[in-house]
Amino acid sequence: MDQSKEQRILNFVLQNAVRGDPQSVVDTIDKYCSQKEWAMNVGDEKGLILDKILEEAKPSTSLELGTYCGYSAVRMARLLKPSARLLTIEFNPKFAAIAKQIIEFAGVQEKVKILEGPSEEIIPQLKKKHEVDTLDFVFLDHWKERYTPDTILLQECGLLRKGTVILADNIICPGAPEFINYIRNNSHFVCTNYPSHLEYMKVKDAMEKAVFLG
Ligand SMILES: O=C(NCCCOCn1ccc2cnccc21)c1cc(-c2ccc(F)cc2)cc(O)c1O
Ligand SMILES: [Mg+2]
Repeated sequence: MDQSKEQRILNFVLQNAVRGDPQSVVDTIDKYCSQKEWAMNVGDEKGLILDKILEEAKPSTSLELGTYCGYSAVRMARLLKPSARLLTIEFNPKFAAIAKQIIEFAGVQEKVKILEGPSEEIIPQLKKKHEVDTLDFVFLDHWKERYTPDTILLQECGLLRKGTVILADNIICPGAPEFINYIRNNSHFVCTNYPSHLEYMKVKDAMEKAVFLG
């Protein structure tokens, strides 16, 4: 059976990164995806924006929507304090299995929990089943048309608190126009745009930060 691109990424990490060194895992995936095969990781340029915003937020409890191969989960977990937790939702079981192995190889598995399934099913379970009180940081990187409904669902489930930081990837490419329209016209959020480029390409992209005001 032919290997998938995601399996090739995993193999390249296992053979070229340093076990237990999350930075080397991040750098190795970036090397593979910039030189061999493009893949939809947030990448190194937007990754630096993610790093800065995450370090400012110093979150105890973070949620990521869209694990894929685990690149941004490893990238975020490497910056979290030891007691902090990252929950990451992935609906594709093949991607979740790859991400699990990459997260374990990086040695950040104590901080990261992969939840398999659709976000609209899992978000309502976060409080009771996954013992979440409120979220300090949310990274939106899944289906772009789910950014708005899932932001509303997070609010309805009482998972946002005054100061929760939501960071959304791909505002320009592939684009999330209805999310931008929703969040920038919602007086409960203060928004900031971060122009950048699509991972590993010269194509323009951007990230949007939205801080919940309560
Ligand atoms: O599509 C993208 N990401 C989403 C994946 C599916 O996510 C599905 N998914 C993951 C959890 C989850 C939970 N519930 C429902 C759906 C759920 C995505 C796409 C591109 C891109 C840019 C240019 C191109 F020419 C082609 C692709 C770039 C990115 O950075 C992306 O993030
Ligand atoms: Mg993305």
